[in-house]
Amino acid sequence: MSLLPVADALKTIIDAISPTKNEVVPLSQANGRILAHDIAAVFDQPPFDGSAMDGYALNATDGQLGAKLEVVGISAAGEAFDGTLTTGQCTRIYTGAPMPKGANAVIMQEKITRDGDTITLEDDVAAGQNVRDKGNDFALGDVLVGMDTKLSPFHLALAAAANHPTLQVRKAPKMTLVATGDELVPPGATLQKDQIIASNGFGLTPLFTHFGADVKDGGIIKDDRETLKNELKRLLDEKPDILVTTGGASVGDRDYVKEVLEELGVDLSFWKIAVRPGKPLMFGTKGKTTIFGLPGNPVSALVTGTVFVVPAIKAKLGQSPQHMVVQLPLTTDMSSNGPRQHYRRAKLVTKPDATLGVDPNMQSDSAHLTSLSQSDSFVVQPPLCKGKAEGELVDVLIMPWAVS
Ligand SMILES: Nc1nc2c(c(=O)[nH]1)N[C@H]1C(S)=C(S)[C@@H](COP(=O)(O)OP(=O)(O)OC[C@H]3O[C@@H](n4cnc5c(N)ncnc54)[C@H](O)[C@@H]3O)O[C@H]1N2
Ligand code: MOO
Repeated sequence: MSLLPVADALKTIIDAISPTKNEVVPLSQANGRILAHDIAAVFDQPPFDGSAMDGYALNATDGQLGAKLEVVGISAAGEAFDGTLTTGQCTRIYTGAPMPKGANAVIMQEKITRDGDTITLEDDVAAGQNVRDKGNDFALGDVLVGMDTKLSPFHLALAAAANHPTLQVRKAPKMTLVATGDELVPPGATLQKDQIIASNGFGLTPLFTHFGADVKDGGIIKDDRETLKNELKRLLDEKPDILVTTGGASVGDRDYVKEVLEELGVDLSFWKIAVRPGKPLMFGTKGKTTIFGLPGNPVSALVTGTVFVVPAIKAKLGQSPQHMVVQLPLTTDMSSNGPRQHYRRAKLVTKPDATLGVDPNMQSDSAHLTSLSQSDSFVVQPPLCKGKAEGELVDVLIMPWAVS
């Protein structure tokens, strides 16, 4: 049976996804969320022409080096000067304070000398100098942050300045993650002969959470057909947006996940992808729930989680499902590839000339977690690609933590 190409599998997944609904959250909970509407300015910022410096407000027609001006008042933030300046007059003014009427420039206090209520300018002053015009930052009606933006601390500071105490964001997709396998025990257990620590969830949960999912731990299910069926039925009945299983995906006599999902009414779209690692990935739907059966091998689970499940989460959030892929030069030779698209563990490298390169790890055992832990990216090597030499450009899928 020929294996499904990665691009076809991704298209099938994305076509099956519909975005989550919206919810309103306070700004304090909006970081990293996906904005579900445009944020518009409901007033001008600053709301008045104001000073950008501590100094003296004057009219630039009086602003010649050596000119002497009379200080007739003070304009402070929150306490504007009410009068109107006439020729030869100025006011004391502080940063952020409104410009007095009749003034159109501010000279910094370091550039005058003061004697009683008289200042002497030690520099020429041009109209507009050190003045922030009304609406200079944003003006009524401006779109400040566009719908579908992933909100950063910088966006939130702007939303707060624009007096939006709450925002509508996409609801986090509800996910359930469950491990299958008789040999699995949680970390901290005293390991018996033949037991393995269930480690996959400890990588997958923060991976999915990072991309905006709300992940529930569905525990570990034994490789017993009836138990598996009962437990998966119970979890499907909770109608999560996405259900992810790991393990039991292959062709062994105890790999029941596929047939049990089908018995439970899951419409399986595919099983077995031309991807390395991760070949026995399965994908299907039941009602509003999207189901991924990931292979149990730890690197296979984390690679398929990255390559196939993360785009589904992004699509649920109304985001482009694309991975962050850039072209970078290899810092070492890379061997040829077989018929499956290979996501080679790799590490970004800053070269001596301060440009970036990528160092592929030649370890391809899908149970070898140490090599994965030393990686922050994957070289995406297409099927049947010949080997590549140091310096040649390759596609690199960058994990978010590689750049922070
Ligand atoms: N005859 C064939 N055998 C296999 C094939 C094949 O095509 N023909 N495919 C291989 C490939 S490729 C993969 S990948 C694996 C996937 O197998 P399963 O999904 O059935 O995984 P398991 O057998 O359940 O487990 C494999 C391995 O991973 C460990 N594991 C499982 N769950 C976890 C977990 N939550 N945390 C940590 N480790 C876990 C498990 O103990 C096994 O060691 O099949 C090949 N076989
Ligand atoms: O696809 Mo498996 O993950 O190659 O070992």
